[in-house]
This record gives sequence, C-alpha cells and structure tokens, in this order.
Amino acid sequence: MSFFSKLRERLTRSSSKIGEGLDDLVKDSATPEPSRAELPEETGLAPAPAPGLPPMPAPLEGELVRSEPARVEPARVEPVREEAARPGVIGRLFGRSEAEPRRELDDEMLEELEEMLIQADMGVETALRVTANIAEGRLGRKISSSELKELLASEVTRIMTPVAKPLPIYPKKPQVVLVVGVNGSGKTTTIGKLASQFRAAGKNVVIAAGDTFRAAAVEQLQVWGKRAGVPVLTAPEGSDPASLAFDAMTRAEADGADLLMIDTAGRLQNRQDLMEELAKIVRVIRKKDPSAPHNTLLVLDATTGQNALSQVETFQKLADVSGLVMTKLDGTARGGVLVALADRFGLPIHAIGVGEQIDDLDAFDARDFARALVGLD
Ligand SMILES: Nc1nc2c(ncn2[C@@H]2O[C@H](COP(=O)(O)OP(=O)(O)OP(=O)(O)O)[C@@H](O)[C@H]2O)c(=O)[nH]1
Repeated sequence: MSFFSKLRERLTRSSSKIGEGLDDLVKDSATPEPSRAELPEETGLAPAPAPGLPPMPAPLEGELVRSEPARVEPARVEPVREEAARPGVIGRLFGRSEAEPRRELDDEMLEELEEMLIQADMGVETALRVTANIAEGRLGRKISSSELKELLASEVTRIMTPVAKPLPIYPKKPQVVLVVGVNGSGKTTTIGKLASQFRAAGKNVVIAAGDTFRAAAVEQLQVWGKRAGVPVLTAPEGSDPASLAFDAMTRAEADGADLLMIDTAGRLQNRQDLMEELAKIVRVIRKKDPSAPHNTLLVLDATTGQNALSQVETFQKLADVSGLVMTKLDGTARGGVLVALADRFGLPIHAIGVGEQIDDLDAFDARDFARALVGLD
C-alpha cells in the first residue's frame, strides 16, 4: 500500500472527518438543484454578489502571494460544477444520474465552515484566513461539497507546500541531528524509523541515547536500533547526556558515519534544566564540529492538537529548531493542527508518522496530506 493510501485510510478512519463535515455542511441547507429546464442559459458560473454581504476585505500586506493561487482556483473546480449541474448527457455518460446537492456560499455557511475548521484544530487565525480565501469571488454562488473539498484542499496545499521539505542531507560527516520534543511525542520511534530509512538508502548511521535519566527510553531506543540495524550508544543511567553526545561524536567520526542522531530528554516540567542540558549538548558537540548540530528536529504528537503550537514556541526558546516531524496522525481528529503550524511558524515539516511500524513514516507531501485531510482521493 502506498504511503498516501495509508495516510488517507488512517486519516479517514480516524475521527478527523473533515470530509464528512463538509458533506453535512452543504447537505443540511442545500436547496434542491433546479432541473435542466430551470437552469438559466448561462449557468450562472460567474460570481454573483451576495445580497447584504460586505465586500471582501483587501488582502493584508504580505498575503499577496498567498491569495494569488486562490484566484486561479475557480478554473479548476468549475468544470465539476458544470458537469454536476447538467446531469443529462454528460451525467449519463459518466454514470452520474443525480446532481450533487448545492448550497449558497453565504455568511452563515462561511461561519459554519470556519467553525468546522477550528474544530479540526486548524486554529482560529488559519481557519479565518482559509475561509476568507474560499469566499473570495464566490459569495452568492451555489457550491457542492466536492467543489468545497477541492477548494479547501487547494487552500491547505497552498499553505503547506512551502513547508514540505525533506530532511536536508549535507555532505558533512557526520551530519548531526539533534532530536527534541516532550516525552511520549514519538522521538524514539521517529529516530528508529528515520535510521532505518537512511540505512536502507545506504547511509551509515549512529544513534546516541541522550535521555540518560530514563532507562526505559534507552531500552526502547536499543530495540529500534536493532530493528534498523544501527548501533545505539548508551551511557550509565543518570550520567551526563553531553558527555554521551561527545563520545557519540567521537565514535561517529571514527566510524566514518554519515549521520549521528542524538535523542534527548523531554522533561518540560523543569524547563531551566532541560534548556541547560540541551545547551550543554550543543556546546560539547561543537567542540568537535563548530557547525553541529546540522538539524534540530522537533517531534510533535498530532493528538495534542493546539498544544503542539505552544510546544513549538517553547522548544524554539530551548533550542534552534530547524524542522518538525509530526507523529500519530493516525487516529486523531486533529490533523488540522499541521496547517496551523505551517501557517504560523513556517518551519519545514520533514516527515509525518501514521503508525507504530518501521515504515509508518514518510516525507511530508503537501497535496497528498491536504487531499487526505479533506477526504478526497
Ligand atoms: N499511532 C502511532 N503511534 C506512534 C507514532 N509514533 C510513535 N508512536 C507511539 O507513541 C508512543 C511514544 O513514542 P516514543 O517514540 O517512545 O516517544 P518518545 O518521545 O521517545 O517518548 P519518551 O521515550 O518517553 O521520551 C509509543 O507507544 C509509540 O509506539 C505514530 O506515528 N502513530
């Protein structure tokens, strides 16, 4: 099964259900589609002004680039409407006998849409912006749920495309990847999955079990190291993580390793300690390579929803976060938080996790994600 199929299946299987929400949104207040005879000669595809609605505000400065693709969108969705509105010949040809329900895109519908996106953890600001872009030039038109899904998917794609970047690989040996995140976010699993993929790509990888205070975390990492066929360097329980990081650098250099992945503790309860611990790790590895760490990956758990936003803020203060990995996108109603993260921070999203197995991690693809999120194929 391709990763996209898996992503779609798992996002759909989950309680995310934005797609179903959009169906209901249109269905609940849809007016019956006029028969062909009732349709005006020109099918009314040109945007009609919505009675009593204020004109759309001009885009804010800095949003020009953003709103540009949105204006192009009608061209993509209108053929769908035209076909749907004319079930006659085309509908029969393609086996479509019934026209889709349509609802007028008005203030009330936009409010409902906005509310739904907020419920899906897209965040208020992002939900407002997405809704405004969908409304632009379309107020007063009748819209079907598949058109709405296409519009939403392209809005989400537009927001996510600039952040969909695989983990950059540098010629530097070893490339040091510091992995940070709160306990339980999926750091260990992500390190295991990444190590396995890099190994499969012919890279020589070393892992350092930097959360030296939790024996269970170290054991877990060893299990993943075995699975991935990668050595895991450990230190006695309670020993200094920075000293382990230094030893790991030495070993990785001696082995000619391509990548050194360093796991770290995620105790946010004592922020000051954690900040000092991370700073010390960085100081020590810079003695060996002043340009390290080359990546600081923040691992976030999608099931924490909006909390992921405050985790990014916190970790940006603790470490120089260079990119994100979002785990546990399976089984969550909160996939929309990724859109909020991209919109707010613009940090690269290197990969997403949709399960506990070794191959349940893949590069983040904006379009695939957007379509899976809104329930489109
Ligand atoms: N469903 C699902 N579970 C995941 C995913 N990634 C990690 N997990 C599970 O989440 C739990 C925590 O993952 P860990 O990798 O141990 O998290 P951690 O951040 O290293 O946690 P500590 O070791 O406590 O610091 C484990 O049970 C994993 O199997 C994912 O993408 N989907």
